[in-house]
Amino acid sequence: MDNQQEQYSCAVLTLSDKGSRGEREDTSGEFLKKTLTEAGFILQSYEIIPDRKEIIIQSLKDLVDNKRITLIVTTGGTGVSPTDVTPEAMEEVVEKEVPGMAEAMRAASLLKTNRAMLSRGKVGIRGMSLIINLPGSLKAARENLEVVLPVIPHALEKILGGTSDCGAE
Ligand SMILES: Nc1ncnc2c1ncn2[C@@H]1O[C@H](COP(=O)(O)OP(=O)(O)OP(=O)(O)O)[C@@H](O)[C@H]1O
Ligand SMILES: Nc1nc2c(c(=O)[nH]1)N[C@H]1C(S)=C(S)[C@@H](COP(=O)(O)O)O[C@H]1N2
Repeated sequence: MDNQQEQYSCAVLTLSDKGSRGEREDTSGEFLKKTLTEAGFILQSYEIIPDRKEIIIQSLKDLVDNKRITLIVTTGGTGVSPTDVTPEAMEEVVEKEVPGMAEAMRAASLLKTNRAMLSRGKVGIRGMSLIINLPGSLKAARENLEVVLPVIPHALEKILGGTSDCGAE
């Protein structure tokens, strides 16, 4: 994002049982905070919470409805293990899905690892906020974020009601 563009607020939400108990360093969350800040977003919230559906729902709603954060990026809990419930929480939080962004991440990731098909991460809109689910590992978080990062400013402009033409590269 260059200086001429609006600076959007962002939050990083790490969803990890081990991380929330202090048993694993949150390298994915640290990476996301650094990368989003370097890209021009203003980091307003960072939290590590356990993989519990009700807690995830509550945190996401608080970030949108009370803290009014424009971009929320989560990491973890998108897979197929019994504790992975991020997509189920998203179903109760988002008002509109943006499936193309989630599918773009999976498509690009499949070129790197066939395990990418195991991520069930979603992207969606609640109010005037965009919520993006990334997988949990640092490698996966990095590889997925790089796919959508260039498109996020235009997505946010549109979510906030911007009327600029979409045709420009
Ligand atoms: N916040 C994180 N930072 C760094 N690596 C992570 C993080 N979260 C997950 N990972 C890595 O990605 C793998 C898959 O993530 P997953 O969410 O399935 O973790 P998990 O082993 O079930 O444990 P937990 O939910 O407690 O993080 C983990 O085994 C771990 O190697
Ligand atoms: N680009 C990319 N996507 C990826 C991976 C990866 O290494 N690179 N790991 C996959 C793996 S191994 C899993 S289990 C799922 C879900 O991860 P999560 O449960 O940590 O969210 O993301 C997948 N997506």
